[in-house]
Amino acid sequence: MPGGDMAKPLLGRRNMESNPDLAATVGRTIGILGSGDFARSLATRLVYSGFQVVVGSRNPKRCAGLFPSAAEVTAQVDAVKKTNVIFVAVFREHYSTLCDLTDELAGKILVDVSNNTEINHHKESNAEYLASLFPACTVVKGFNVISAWTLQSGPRDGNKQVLICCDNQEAKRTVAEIAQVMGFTPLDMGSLSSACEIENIPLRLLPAWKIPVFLALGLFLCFYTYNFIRQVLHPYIWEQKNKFYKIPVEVVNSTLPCVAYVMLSLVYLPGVLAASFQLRYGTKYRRFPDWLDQWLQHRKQIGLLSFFCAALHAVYSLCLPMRRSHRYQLINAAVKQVMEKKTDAWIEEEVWRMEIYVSFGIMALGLLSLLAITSLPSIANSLNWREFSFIQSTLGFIALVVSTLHTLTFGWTKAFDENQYKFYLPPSYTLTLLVPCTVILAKIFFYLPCIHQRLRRIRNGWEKGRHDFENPLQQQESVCAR
Ligand SMILES: Cc1cc2nc3c(=O)[nH]c(=O)nc-3n(C[C@H](O)[C@H](O)[C@H](O)COP(=O)(O)OP(=O)(O)OC[C@H]3O[C@@H](n4cnc5c(N)ncnc54)[C@H](O)[C@@H]3O)c2cc1C
Ligand SMILES: NC(=O)C1=CN([C@@H]2O[C@H](COP(=O)(O)OP(=O)(O)OC[C@H]3O[C@@H](n4cnc5c(N)ncnc54)[C@H](OP(=O)(O)O)[C@@H]3O)[C@@H](O)[C@H]2O)C=CC1
Ligand code: HEM
Ligand SMILES: [Cu+2]
Ligand SMILES: [Fe+3]
Repeated sequence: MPGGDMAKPLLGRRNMESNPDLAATVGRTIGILGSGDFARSLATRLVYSGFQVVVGSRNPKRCAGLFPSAAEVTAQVDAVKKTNVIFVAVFREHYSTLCDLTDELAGKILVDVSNNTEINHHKESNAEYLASLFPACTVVKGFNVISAWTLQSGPRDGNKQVLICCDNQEAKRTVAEIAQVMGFTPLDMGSLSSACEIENIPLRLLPAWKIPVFLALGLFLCFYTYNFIRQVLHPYIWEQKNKFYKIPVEVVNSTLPCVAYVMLSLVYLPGVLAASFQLRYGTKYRRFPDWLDQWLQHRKQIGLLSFFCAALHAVYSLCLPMRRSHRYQLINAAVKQVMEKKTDAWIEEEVWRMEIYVSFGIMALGLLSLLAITSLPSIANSLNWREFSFIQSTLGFIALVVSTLHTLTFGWTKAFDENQYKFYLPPSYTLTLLVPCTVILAKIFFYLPCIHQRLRRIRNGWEKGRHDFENPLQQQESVCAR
């Protein structure tokens, strides 16, 4: 067992000073039934947190060596007799084999840590099933959201919350205290009927990411089709030119930045909408509509996906000149130039435009990287609210503005060039500009002194029609705000 991390003092120590109840919990004997991965990690963590541990196994001799030496490994019956709190680290399928222990278990607290393999696989939750097998015991559901790995390496950056539910308050508090001494944060989820919900949590695959990922894929598909029609299909149909080589790199590299850019603007659009709602209703105490609430909560994921697409776009862009197709095009252009007896193909405006848009692109990506880094929990935790919101809100918005400059200098006058319209479809960059420009204009609008003041007062708790006129300055402001 790796001792290095485990030997470090845990959060538990600090908790104990502030909560004398916890000091009584330490030193208790805790039982574990089962000797598998979870049982081993749990035993180790408990031992290092100062508990006495007794493990009950069907075959104690075989597995004693796998546990820390401070843990006692004995037969199931003996282990159960020695303690009042028993973690059942056994799969649901084998719960019924514990029925031999019914008499010894009577009156004790059983902690059900089990998970299922599918959402709602069984009619009743595992914990309720265990409770029905041992009606004389108090069953507490908990710890299933913690992996054996997290138990081993200590609750540092990962998920520190332990969701607990039980019908008996006393038993629930006991298990919550154990979790706290181990350095976890217990979260009361109510009665045992919540067990089903708790058991489903570890089975959900990145729930917060579902909508943002579908959004990104949807945008990608739309823009890809659009770019494909313009860059490949149009030359094929109108000029019989084979441009299918553009499918893997060029079309993708026109699509990714569009997705990144639109997604970035969708991160800042809900903030603008929220502000409009607050201005409209003159209060911050009115709930936003559900869709806006959801949207506000998914901004982090939308932003990170935007960053991901932008980073890919940057790598694709760097690779553009090293492709064979690009080399052939250069040579062909050179030959054509010789035939036409032109000596200099330099166009000053084009040169400057590209220098500038590439530079803006790099700056935007740099800012987005900063946002992405600060969204790592360990870094976010080391920043105070002000710092985090400055980076996320202010620098993120600046990234949106710089991206807009990047896109505008890239597109330049293409929007006004008839030759750029394929099947009457404008260049894709013109489509992407719509939402970001709306967001930027709205933000500028909200920074007009009058609007800004009113918004700030609303966010400080002021409400329309419920303010006092004792402060003449405030009165003046509210007149202005109208
Ligand atoms: C790469 C990347 C990573 C991201 N990572 C994260 C992340 O880790 N976590 C995250 O939450 N978001 C993340 N985001 C999303 C986004 O950066 C944030 O949601 C950002 O705070 C949105 O800024 P905003 O100005 O639109 O909205 P907000 O900051 O919500 O608010 C708009 C304005 O209102 C003010 N305001 C809001 N509420 C109040 C209030 N109650 N009282 C007073 N003033 C208020 C704010 O100061 C701000 O000026 C990420 C985005 C990107 C692109
Ligand atoms: N691994 C993990 O990361 C997590 C696991 N869990 C839950 O913890 C429980 C145990 O998981 P895990 O440790 O990974 O599983 P393992 O298969 O590694 O261990 C299961 C243990 O159950 C014991 N057991 C008792 N009765 C029986 C029986 N009749 N048949 C077979 N085994 C029996 C065995 O110990 P012995 O032979 O000594 O009696 C065995 O070591 C499960 O309910 C799981 O859902 C929850 C969260 C995370
Ligand atoms: C290192 C960073 C970046 C570099 C080197 C870069 C480079 C480029 C290049 C070379 C193009 C032209 C592609 C082509 O010829 O088809 C382009 C287009 C574009 N870039 Fe970037 N870029 C960077 C970052 C970004 C970022 C962060 C965004 C926005 C989030 C962005 C958004 C766009 C958009 C919207 C287009 C127009 C795409 C089109 O309509 O075809 N770029 N960029
Ligand atoms: Cu269930
Ligand atoms: Fe099953």
